[in-house]
Amino acid sequence: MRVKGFSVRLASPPATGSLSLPTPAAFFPLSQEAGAHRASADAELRCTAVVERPLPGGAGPLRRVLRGALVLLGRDELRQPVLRVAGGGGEATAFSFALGGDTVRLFTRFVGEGRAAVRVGPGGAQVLLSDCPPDALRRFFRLLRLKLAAGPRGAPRQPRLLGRPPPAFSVISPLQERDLRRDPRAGPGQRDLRPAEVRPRVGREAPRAERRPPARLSVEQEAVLGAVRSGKSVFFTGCAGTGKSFLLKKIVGSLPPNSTYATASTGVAACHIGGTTLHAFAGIGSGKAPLEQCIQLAERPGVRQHWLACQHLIIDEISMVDGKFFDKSNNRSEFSYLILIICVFFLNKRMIYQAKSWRKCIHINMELTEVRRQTDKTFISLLSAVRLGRGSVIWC
Ligand SMILES: Nc1ncnc2c1ncn2[C@@H]1O[C@H](COP(=O)(O)OP(=O)(O)OP(=O)(O)O)[C@@H](O)[C@H]1O
Repeated sequence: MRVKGFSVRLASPPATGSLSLPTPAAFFPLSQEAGAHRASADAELRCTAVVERPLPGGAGPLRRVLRGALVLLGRDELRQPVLRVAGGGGEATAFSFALGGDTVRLFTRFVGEGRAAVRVGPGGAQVLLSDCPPDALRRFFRLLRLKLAAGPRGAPRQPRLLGRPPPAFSVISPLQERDLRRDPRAGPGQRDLRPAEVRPRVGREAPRAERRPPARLSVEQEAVLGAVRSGKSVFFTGCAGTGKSFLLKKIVGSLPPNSTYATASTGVAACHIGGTTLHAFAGIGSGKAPLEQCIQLAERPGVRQHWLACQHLIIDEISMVDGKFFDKSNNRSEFSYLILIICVFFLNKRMIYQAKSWRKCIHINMELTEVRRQTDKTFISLLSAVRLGRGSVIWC
């Protein structure tokens, strides 16, 4: 693909001769247990889970830490909601908690940081979830809250002669209209009403079930997110207003927080995505010192810890990063092990793209083309010219 004045190499040649985008269906691989339905993905989490169970006789609780655990929301054979936590990494350990009754408590204050907890019964067992992609965690707890509010689904299935016995565990169904109608947060007047009976809003605040659904990513944005999820290092660009920052926030929200570092070339750009500067993360100052000195700086305990913990490194507005700085950071091949997510507005040929390590680190280059913010064609082409460093612009 060729962006005006800047050649963009694709990691593998596209079949169609244009931008090679994976199909959206390939982006959200669901486990067999979760079923093929896209919405059921909300019932599944991958994170660190700590299971605490009180032991009889007043002894301290049994505590198990399961890293890379698979947490599933389902129903048992009596159609009661069940939380199942299975150990990751091939461990056979699995814990199941029936969530029937009023004694389930959800702790969601730190969902934005990828942490939440479920307590079953007063002084009962609890499951603490951490290092979870915040967006997935938010969807999981929304589903859990609404399914609990909706109560048990239907009567327990009667065993039928020669019929198959009901499964001991099946992944919970996606949210339906009736689940939303029973949402206690929807306000008393809104509960248990058919859609046609839902009364117009009187108060200032919209009931949650009625609020506008969250904005969906465009096909291009989905393609970038899908590439990141599939473990590729991605560079993406786009004209002003094509949703780069919007997409970056979605990417941050879809990755495990403990191993994801959001950075930008400047403090202002870093604030915009709730991150830090790339220089602060790398810990090698301006990067102008000789290589050996930079390595020593990066080996300092606080800095080294960042490098070791980081699996996804996001760099916004990379055009202002010096190519030599990029090469030095890459020298000890830490970048090669990282999944880099790099975003830029300016496509200035003299800058970062000349770095020797660029092609080694970046697997896929993509461009967002759909302008979301402005419709004025002259203004869009002016911004495009600025982006490509073309022509002279007179500001008045
Ligand atoms: N998929 C989407 N659905 C709805 N709104 C979107 C979507 N993508 C972007 N937007 C909206 O389009 C506007 C521009 O997005 P954003 O600021 O992320 O663009 P940008 O490419 O970062 O722009 P700039 O280069 O000027 O910083 C924002 O109001 C954003 O909320």
